[in-house]
Amino acid sequence: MKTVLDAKDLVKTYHKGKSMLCAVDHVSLTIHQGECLGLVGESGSGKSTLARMITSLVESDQGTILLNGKVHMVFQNPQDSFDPRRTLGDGIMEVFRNHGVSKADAKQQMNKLLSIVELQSEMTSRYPHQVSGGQCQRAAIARAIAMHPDLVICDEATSALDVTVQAQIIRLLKKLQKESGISYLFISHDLALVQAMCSRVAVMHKGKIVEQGSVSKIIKHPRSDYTRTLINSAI
Ligand SMILES: Nc1ncnc2c1ncn2[C@@H]1O[C@H](COP(=O)(O)OP(=O)(O)OP(=O)(O)O)[C@@H](O)[C@H]1O
Repeated sequence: MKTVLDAKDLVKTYHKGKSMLCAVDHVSLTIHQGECLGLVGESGSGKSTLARMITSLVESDQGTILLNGKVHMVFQNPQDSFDPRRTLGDGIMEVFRNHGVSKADAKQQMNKLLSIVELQSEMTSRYPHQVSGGQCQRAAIARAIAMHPDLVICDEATSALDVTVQAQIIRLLKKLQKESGISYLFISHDLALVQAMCSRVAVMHKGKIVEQGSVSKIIKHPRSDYTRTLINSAI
């Protein structure tokens, strides 16, 4: 099976005055094509820093990242994916235009994407603040998959949405995975969501991966105390 991400021994330390914080502490991760790997851990455990290292938004101090294909990110706040002064349509079209696609072709490809993410085409003339969170997240997903990435990192992508919209977005992500073989790194603090989305999970605590393996196995037989606490707090 093709590996889309092979990250080895990643380290990121933040310096604040004289103190140092190791946000990501010798982390290794592998994701295969078509796989959804869950990444769980409490707030501040280093999940977003790790995601940003993989997408080169944060520079690593140490380690190697091998990416087989393109990677895109979907953020917690869907509005963050778009410029507030431009329409959603312009935001999606920009991806194609940046890759040298003509305006007419970009429009045609955007319309295809809209039907994939089940978003009405009239939404493209609206600004991010003029649509609901769920509609904006669908547009953000359209933008993320526009250039056919092999890996999409969803960083708490459904956390800001209410539960019914959350379920719709999860269904959409699963549909995309099934139809186009996209792989996901699915970051969440919600174990039930991870269970619905992923077959494998990595548990992060204080910058370290404390265990990883099949979701059902880890939930049934957690090995670390921290994972046990996480499971108990989810019940
Ligand atoms: N740019 C930065 N400068 C200094 N410290 C940072 C920076 N970014 C993150 N940190 C710190 O690194 C640690 C890990 O943060 P990170 O955002 O990666 O955690 P997280 O698990 O994604 O948390 P959350 O679930 O709340 O988003 C935290 O203690 C955070 O305060």
